[in-house]
Amino acid sequence: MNSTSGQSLDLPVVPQRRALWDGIKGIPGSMQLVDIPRLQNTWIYGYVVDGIRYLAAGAVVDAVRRAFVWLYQRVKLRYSTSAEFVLGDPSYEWIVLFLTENNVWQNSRDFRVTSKSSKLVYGVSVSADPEILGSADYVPTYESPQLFRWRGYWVEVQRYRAQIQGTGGQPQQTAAIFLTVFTRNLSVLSELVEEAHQGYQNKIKPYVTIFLADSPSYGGSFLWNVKRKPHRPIESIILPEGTLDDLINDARRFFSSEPWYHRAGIPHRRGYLLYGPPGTGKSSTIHAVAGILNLEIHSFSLSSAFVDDAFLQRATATIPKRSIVLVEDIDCALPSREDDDDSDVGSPVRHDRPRRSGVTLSGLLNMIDGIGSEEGKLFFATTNYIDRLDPALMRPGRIDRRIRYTLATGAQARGLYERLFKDAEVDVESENRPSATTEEPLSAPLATDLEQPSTSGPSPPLDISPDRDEPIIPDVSGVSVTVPIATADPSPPPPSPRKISDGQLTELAQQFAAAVRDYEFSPAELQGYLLSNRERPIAAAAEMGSWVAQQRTERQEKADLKAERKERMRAARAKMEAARFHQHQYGPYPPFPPPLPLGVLPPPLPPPILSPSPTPSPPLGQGGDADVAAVSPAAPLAAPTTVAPASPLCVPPITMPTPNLDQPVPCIPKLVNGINGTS
Ligand SMILES: Nc1ncnc2c1ncn2[C@@H]1O[C@H](COP(=O)(O)OP(=O)(O)OP(=O)(O)O)[C@@H](O)[C@H]1O
Repeated sequence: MNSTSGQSLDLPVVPQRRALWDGIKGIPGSMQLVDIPRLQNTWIYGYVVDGIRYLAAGAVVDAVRRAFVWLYQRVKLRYSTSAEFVLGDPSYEWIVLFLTENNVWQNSRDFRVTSKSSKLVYGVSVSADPEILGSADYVPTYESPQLFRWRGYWVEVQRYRAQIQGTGGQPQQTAAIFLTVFTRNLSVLSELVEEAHQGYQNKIKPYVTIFLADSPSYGGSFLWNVKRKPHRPIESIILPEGTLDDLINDARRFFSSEPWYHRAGIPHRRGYLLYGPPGTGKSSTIHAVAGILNLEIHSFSLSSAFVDDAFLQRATATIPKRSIVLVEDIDCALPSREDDDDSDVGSPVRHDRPRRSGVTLSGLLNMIDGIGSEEGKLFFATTNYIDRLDPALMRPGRIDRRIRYTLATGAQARGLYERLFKDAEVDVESENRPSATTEEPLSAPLATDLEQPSTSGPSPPLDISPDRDEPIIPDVSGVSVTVPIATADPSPPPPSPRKISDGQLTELAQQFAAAVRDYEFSPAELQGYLLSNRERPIAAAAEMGSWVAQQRTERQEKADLKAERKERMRAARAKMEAARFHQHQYGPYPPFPPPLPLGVLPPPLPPPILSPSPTPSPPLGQGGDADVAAVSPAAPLAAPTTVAPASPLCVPPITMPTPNLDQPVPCIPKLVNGINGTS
């Protein structure tokens, strides 16, 4: 019975549905035809009708929505101006900062989280307490459109995925911000962009912005990876007097003489090459110059696998005016043309040096000379090996000035010490603590040490015996620092740290510098030592002598090891040559005799005649000299056709095809897995 219709039907509900289904599908069953008028009164009819009504209503709503969007787009196109900012371009950074400053992010629920590389808060602060989340930057992504008012105009911002031409012309995915200002006045948009740029410049003033040429990562395309570093104070770089001032004045003159360059028809760019050993301050100089002249650095690493000529061209074209174009370790990627020529004369070191990037010399020259590198840009290159650079790279116009960096002089060592310990505090406890570079802790305080200060050994520990009124920090260089302590208390509180005076600082710095020879250590090495003794200025100066001695020993050991390795290589090469010589002289091993027919036994071999060996041969690969000796003739032959093995390196006795009785027949070394038979 169907209880909903109120009518009585012959079939129960479930068979009735089945009958309907069968009728529709035309499957023969209990009912062949569906009785429609009867079905009108069933529950299913109501569902169908309601469904059709909803569909119709949905279609109407959708049509209205589409009409509205269409209208909105028409109005937007007609009464708005828009701009696109692509991720990787510096302007993207301006606009993100502008939006952040204008609190547009408030409705945003999507953030790009990046690790913070400087104190600059670039995105938004998601926590009230900046200490809690200080390591990450939350930059709103504006995935959904956001509307805000700026100077009385409505502005819409939306971020979306865009496609740009990537490395090798391949399209690559990246992100872009699309900004629409609802006005037909184009100047409003340009004012907004200019304000964004100005705000960005003001915000980053205390920082040097470094754009590192980067490869596409996780599906996106980052042409430039942005980092910021606080300005490096120029006085923190200790170089021979006048070096930095000259450089800065030269760069200033260059920027102020743009009209002159144009009048003279010379491209407005200037190139500097900073060369010298590692850790002598080349990169630091460039950062300091960028800070002083308020320039951005666009840095390339030519040894990166993704950097090729096309990449260089594309990247330099995006570098704005008043920037530094920096190529670090320019020698790494490019063997010079002279190196290539060297290969003819067999220079092993240079010949073996592989090319490590897709950049060619001409690609690099084009980058320096090209359109993108003109217009007020400084080109800086650094290298540890100036002799490896191609002369074409260094011609004036590409490199206008070369600045040489050397290992530290005494004056530089003094300057480094003074820079690091200026206004330092002397703390007795820290001074007595062993240095981080010293493996053994210093011995217990001894009063006798105080009388015989030494400039080469570890510093004498401090005397803080209670029978003195004041502990005297040992005068290791004529410098003594007195720290007042209380006398009455048997366990006096530790004396409070005292500032080093200027006079003491100078004396300590002199003591420190006296322990090193000129041009022996790089400033970076000296800085490393001083940093490990940051809280012990007096001990740092006193212990410098022992550190220097230790460094010299280590260097000597390294040099000995290197020489030994070189000697081993030379011996191995000589052995190889000898083996080749003998192969060449006596031909390859004789061919094996043809196989015997089945059933025929081989003739018995004559017994080998063993020559007496005065000393037993060492096992394979163990005695370097013995292995070499195996190449030389072993013993006079007792039989004209048989060679006796003189060492395990010899092949088993073989019958020589044409014995030469005038010469002793040598053993042919068995070359297995290398040159000396080791496996
Ligand atoms: N002349 C210097 N004055 C002050 N600090 C220096 C000097 N030279 C090096 N340093 C310090 O040593 C460290 C390394 O310096 P930097 O990176 O500038 O050397 P570099 O010559 O560029 O080395 P590399 O050739 O290996 O790139 C820095 O922390 C820097 O502070």
